Amino acid sequence: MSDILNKIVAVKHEEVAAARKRVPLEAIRADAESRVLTRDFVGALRRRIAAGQAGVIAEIKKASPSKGVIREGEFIPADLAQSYALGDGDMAAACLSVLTDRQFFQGSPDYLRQARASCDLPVLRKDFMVDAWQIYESRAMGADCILLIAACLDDAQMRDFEAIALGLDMAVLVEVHDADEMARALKLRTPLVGVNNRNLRSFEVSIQTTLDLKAMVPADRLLVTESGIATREDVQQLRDGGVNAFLVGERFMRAPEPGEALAELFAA
Ligand SMILES: O=C(O)c1ccccc1NCC(=O)[C@H](O)[C@H](O)COP(=O)(O)O
Repeated sequence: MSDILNKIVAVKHEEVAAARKRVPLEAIRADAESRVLTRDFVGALRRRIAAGQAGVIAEIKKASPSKGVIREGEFIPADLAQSYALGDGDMAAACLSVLTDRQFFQGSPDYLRQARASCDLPVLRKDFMVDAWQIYESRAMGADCILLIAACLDDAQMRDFEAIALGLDMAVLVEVHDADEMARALKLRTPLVGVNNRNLRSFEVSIQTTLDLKAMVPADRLLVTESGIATREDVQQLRDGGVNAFLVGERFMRAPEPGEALAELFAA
C-alpha cells in the first residue's frame, strides 16, 4: 500500500474506533436497515449507455491529497448536485459521487445528505472503507453505492463488505489500479469495476491504465474509468477503446458551472 493510502487507512481505523463507541455496530446496523428505497446506481449508468451516451458519475470534491483545495470559495453541495443533475442541453450526470472524508478531502457526510436531497440522482459515497461499521453508516447517511478500493482491502474484507452492501440494496464500485487487483475484483459479484487512472503512490495519472486493463473485463461487467479525465480527447480515446462510464471530479470542480463543464466534455 502506498504511503498516502497507509496514512488514510490508519486514520480511518482510528475514526471508526471512536465512532463505534458513540454508535455501536448494532445501532448503526439498525439505522441502515430502517432506510428504504435506494436509487438504482447501476441502472442509471446502463440506461445512459444503452441510449448511446456516456454514463457520467459527477463528483463533488472540495480538495484532495494530490492537489490541495480544488474548489475555492463557497462550497454548496446542493447547488453543485443540481448543476450536475440539470446539465446543459441534453447532457447531464447519470449519478453523483460525494467525498465524505474530512481530513484528506475536506468532505463530509452532510455533503452527501445535502447533495442527495437536492436531486434525484443515485449517489456514491466516496470514502475509504476499512470496517463493516462504515458500510452500515453509508446506508444510514443515504448512500446508494459504496466504493471498495482493492489496494486497501484483502479478499475476505472485499467479499464481506460487498455482501453487507448488497444486502442493504446498495451498489458496489470496486476500484483497481493494476492487473492483480483487477483479478481480485472480478471475484466479486458486483458488475461495477472502476479503474483508477491515478497512481496513488506517485499521483501520476494516465488514462492508458484503463485502456490496458479493459481487456480483462468480461462483457457482463460495467467498467468505470476514474480520475484525470480532463479533455474531449481523453473522452474520445476512452470511448474509442470501448469505455462508456466515467467518474470525473477535478475537471468539473474547477469550472464555475460544473454542469456546463460536464456537457462540454461529453456532448457528442
Ligand atoms: O485525488 C487524489 O489526490 C486522491 C489521492 C489518494 C486517494 C484517492 C484520491 N482521489 C480519489 C479519486 O478517486 C478521485 O477523486 C476521482 O477518481 C476523481 O478524480 P479526478 O477527476 O481526477 O478529480
